[in-house]
Amino acid sequence: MIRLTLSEAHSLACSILLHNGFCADHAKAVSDTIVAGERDGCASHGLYRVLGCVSSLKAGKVVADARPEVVDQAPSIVRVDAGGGFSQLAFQAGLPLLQAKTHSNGIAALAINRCVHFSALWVEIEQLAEAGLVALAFTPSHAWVAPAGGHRPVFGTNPIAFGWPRAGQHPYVFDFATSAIARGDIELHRRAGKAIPEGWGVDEHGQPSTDPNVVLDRGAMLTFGGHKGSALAAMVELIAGPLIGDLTSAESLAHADGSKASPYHGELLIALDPRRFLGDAADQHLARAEAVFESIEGQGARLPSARRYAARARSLVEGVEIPQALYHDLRALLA
Ligand SMILES: NC(=O)C1=CN([C@@H]2O[C@H](COP(=O)(O)OP(=O)(O)OC[C@H]3O[C@@H](n4cnc5c(N)ncnc54)[C@H](OP(=O)(O)O)[C@@H]3O)[C@@H](O)[C@H]2O)C=CC1
Ligand SMILES: O=C(O)C1=NCCCC1
Repeated sequence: MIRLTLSEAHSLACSILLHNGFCADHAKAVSDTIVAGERDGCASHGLYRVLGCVSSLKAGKVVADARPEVVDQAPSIVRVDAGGGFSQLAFQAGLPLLQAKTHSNGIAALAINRCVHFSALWVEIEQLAEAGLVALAFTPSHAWVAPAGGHRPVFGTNPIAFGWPRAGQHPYVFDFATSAIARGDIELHRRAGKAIPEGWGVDEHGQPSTDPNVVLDRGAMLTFGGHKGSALAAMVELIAGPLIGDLTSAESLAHADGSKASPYHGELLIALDPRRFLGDAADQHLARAEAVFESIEGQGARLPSARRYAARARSLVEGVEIPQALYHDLRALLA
């Protein structure tokens, strides 16, 4: 393993993106989320993703200097046209108006369109929850996941993230793929030459497979929780696809046209302001919510994101470790 400080990790990511043709704003915004992923122990959305950014660019499937355009779509809706660039700058561009509309109306949505998307959603949800808002985010990906009862890919890995603000501590955040596991994790198993657990995927005949090559290249991934995860995956396709006038996971995969490019589609975020729901009673009710978290932790269970926040605290002191092979592949992109 190779150990890097967070600042070394950021310079490595940023210099690769710049060297390969991304403009400075995208290189920085993308490196911020990639290094946040590595820092928080989310290797599937950490430095490994730099490889996909560069291959998406080489395939002509991402605009390296896209300028997001913010549209004031409706009293409670902000739309950002990412112009074929990565989603991070588009989110940053839409965030102030989303927050302002949420404060005015109590609830508002941000629809990001025409973005290339590869990042973990907690990065965005945490910012909204840190600002005192309850937040949800959804995005499709490429059609890699079979519906419950079938074996042909229809859905993306379609993550759902939720954030809840907490006074004086990190927000409560969960963020999971509606597939049994993120595709990035299966890709990391393949890179490490490791089998995957049963339940993550099937072969082309619908038979269980623990071979990442079979699941990734010929078979299908599975949803989590059978028909329940399948229905949630369909919901994400609908509300972060046709509802916002953007591509489904099947359409995104067709757009990639056989390349290994990251998915191209939209993202939907919804924010709610407890102060508009509750007025002066907001603090009292948010304090009551703490009993829910206490009763989870009080019996030895952990909150989602607790592992991530602990990894963050460690990485800030110790830096991060990445596999030697990944470091080698990243350095090769500087040649
Ligand atoms: N942009 C895109 O198109 C896509 C992005 N992704 C991203 O991939 C990432 C990983 O997804 P996935 O593989 O499903 O994630 P995981 O299954 O690793 O984790 C999902 C969530 O469950 C929490 N969790 C895990 N174990 C426990 C436990 N024992 N008790 C309580 N909570 C727990 C995690 O918290 P903790 O982190 O603290 O362990 C996390 O919030 C996500 O960040 C997602 O946004 C996924 C699909 C597509
Ligand atoms: O890990 C995943 O699943 C994905 N991550 C980024 C975009 C494609 C799907």
